[in-house]
Amino acid sequence: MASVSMCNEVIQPPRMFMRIPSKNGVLLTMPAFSESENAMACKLVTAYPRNVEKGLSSIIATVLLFDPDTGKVSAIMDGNEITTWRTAAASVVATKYLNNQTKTLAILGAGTQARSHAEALDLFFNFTQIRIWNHRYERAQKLASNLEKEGKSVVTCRNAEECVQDADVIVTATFSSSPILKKDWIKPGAHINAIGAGISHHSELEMELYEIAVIYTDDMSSAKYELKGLLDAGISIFGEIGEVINGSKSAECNKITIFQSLGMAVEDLVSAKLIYEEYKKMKK
Ligand SMILES: NC(=O)C1=CN([C@@H]2O[C@H](COP(=O)(O)OP(=O)(O)OC[C@H]3O[C@@H](n4cnc5c(N)ncnc54)[C@H](O)[C@@H]3O)[C@@H](O)[C@H]2O)C=CC1
Ligand SMILES: O=C(O)C1=NCCCC1
Repeated sequence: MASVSMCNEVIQPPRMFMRIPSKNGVLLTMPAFSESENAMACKLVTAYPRNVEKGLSSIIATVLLFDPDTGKVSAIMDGNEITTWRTAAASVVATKYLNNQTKTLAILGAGTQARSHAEALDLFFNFTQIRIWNHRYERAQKLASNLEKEGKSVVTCRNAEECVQDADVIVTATFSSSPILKKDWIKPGAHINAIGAGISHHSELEMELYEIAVIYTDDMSSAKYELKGLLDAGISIFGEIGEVINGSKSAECNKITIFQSLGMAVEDLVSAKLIYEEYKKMKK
């Protein structure tokens, strides 16, 4: 890989994408090391959108946790739940910093990430209404009925425009390889968490939306590769969410903001370490 993201604290090289066109699948290798946590891990994750037809998850992940002092593997753990929740947690943080109105949440998609985003965002912001649209309407209905069982106020929408109209916070979490979210539908000041990685990480939103929004991401060094299509089209990324948190970049809350989530290995690393520590406590 051409560059390594390395501050004092974390080593996180750009992840490796191996695309397998004949299988419509991809394998990602995601290593990270943290000095302060004294922790090292590598997540291996596949994305096979057609797995749903076989009753399997489309995202399947395994995390290897290492003893950083010896390089010996200390644990091999399922990475699906880690991926599911750490991605939603990152969106909660982005939403906390980039949005000041949290009445209506609109979710495009009804799979694993749609569910974890509905749960995690609602836990933190307690939305008045959650709206769900999915290209297969019955899946939106299924997710809505599961969320309603938890006492949430959920509405399903027949089209994406109706779903996002006047929404304060929008999540896109699909495998769509063409835009499902358009500039003209979004109200001023809305915040969008763009999660899906169909053909590319930026395929769910139309280019005109990127042109007018203020764009944040999780890791600029990965963005150089993974958002190349956007950068080549002359779109600039304003900064990392971490820079908003540490005060070196402003939160442009009055404009339309996009958190372009890529997913970071360090998120998997700290999650895996926490789980391993809890496991060791239980074993005592
Ligand atoms: N940014 C990040 O860190 C992460 C991103 N992802 C991405 O998030 C997206 C969703 O992942 P999961 O919820 O785990 O998958 P899932 O398979 O559980 O859900 C996918 C959703 O997309 C819908 N969908 C599939 N094809 C579509 C199409 N052509 N047009 C519109 N909708 C379509 C499905 O009906 C379903 O609602 C994927 O693109 C995945 O790669 C997943 C994990 C982490
Ligand atoms: O960060 C991750 O984990 C993923 N990102 C892109 C799609 C597959 C999983």
